[in-house]
Amino acid sequence: MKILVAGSGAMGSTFGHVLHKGGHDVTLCDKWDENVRVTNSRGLVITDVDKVENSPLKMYYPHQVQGEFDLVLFFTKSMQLEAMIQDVKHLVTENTKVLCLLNGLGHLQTLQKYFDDKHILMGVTVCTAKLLGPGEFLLSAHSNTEVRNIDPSQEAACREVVKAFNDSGMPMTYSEDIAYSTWRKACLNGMTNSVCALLDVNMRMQGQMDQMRDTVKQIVSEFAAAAALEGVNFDVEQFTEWSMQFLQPSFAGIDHYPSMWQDLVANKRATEIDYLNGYVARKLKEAGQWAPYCELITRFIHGKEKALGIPYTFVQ
Ligand SMILES: NC(=O)C1=CN([C@@H]2O[C@H](COP(=O)(O)OP(=O)(O)OC[C@H]3O[C@@H](n4cnc5c(N)ncnc54)[C@H](OP(=O)(O)O)[C@@H]3O)[C@@H](O)[C@H]2O)C=CC1
Ligand SMILES: CC(C)(CO)C(=O)C(=O)O
Repeated sequence: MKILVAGSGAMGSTFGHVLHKGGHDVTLCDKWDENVRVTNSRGLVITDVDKVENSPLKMYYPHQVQGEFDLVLFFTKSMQLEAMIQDVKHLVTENTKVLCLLNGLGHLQTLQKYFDDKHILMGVTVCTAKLLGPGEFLLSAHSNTEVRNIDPSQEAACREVVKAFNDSGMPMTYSEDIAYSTWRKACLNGMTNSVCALLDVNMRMQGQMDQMRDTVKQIVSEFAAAAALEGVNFDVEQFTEWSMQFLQPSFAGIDHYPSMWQDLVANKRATEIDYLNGYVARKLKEAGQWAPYCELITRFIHGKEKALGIPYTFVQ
């Protein structure tokens, strides 16, 4: 399969590397100058769980990419998705599928502004990866990714993508209900990414905190209220239980500092909060309801961004 990775940070580069090892023709692109420069001069270095590997893959700026692709895999941060779509949309031809594996809510609507549903595959992943520096990334676990086609007629094409990832050693399942999967993953991010970023802890440490299940349940219940407004219904107890398992030692990425911690604490960059807890607080406010935990968390994250002098654009 000919694959373009649009956004080659920790997740994009490591997925690209594994798919390349699986025999696919992978092109990486990114707009971060240092990343492109270091990858092309010194080479891309990927730690694939416990093995340090030198990847022969080169990295391009989006405007340099040419050719036709079977799959465009979007792996930017939420704030960069629309700009990246604008940069690569001309590469999406009749048979190209676009797959969005970003964390966060509202990305399908962004993709639908540019692509017909027959091109769009949506997904979520519980893989964990870390940016070690430009051109250097760690994939700490090959955990599961769920995907599904948006246009019902495209199931066979989506299942081909599922097969390609699985055959490359990147576990992928066909989601029975992608809106449900997306909200479930958003609950996980809403209860751990923001909390770990605020408290400067990893997921193992968060799991050891007193009354964490009660806190998680409160956050999940606010996500459930917002999801219901979009016609997605789920059981709060079940999603709380599902989310809590990622704070237990049985989760392969347990020592992982979530991507929002990496942005805010390690790299002093703007966070995806407005696409997670901020999205929920906003949706409920618009409906005349209140999400006290999500609203407070969002204010604190933006407060910390401001205190650190990080420029961000508040998403209305
Ligand atoms: N890391 C993880 O474990 C997981 C992440 N995700 C999700 O995957 C998506 C991608 O995340 P991830 O790969 O971790 O993100 P990264 O921060 O590793 O990279 C994303 C993009 O951010 C920019 N960037 C990163 N660091 C810098 C820097 N120091 N200076 C300038 N630009 C920089 C680059 O794009 P540009 O130059 O265009 O700004 C890069 O392509 C997100 O939606 C995330 O929530 C999902 C599951 C797990
Ligand atoms: C919570 C986690 C680790 C799950 O993969 C994640 O999505 C992230 O770090 O952003």
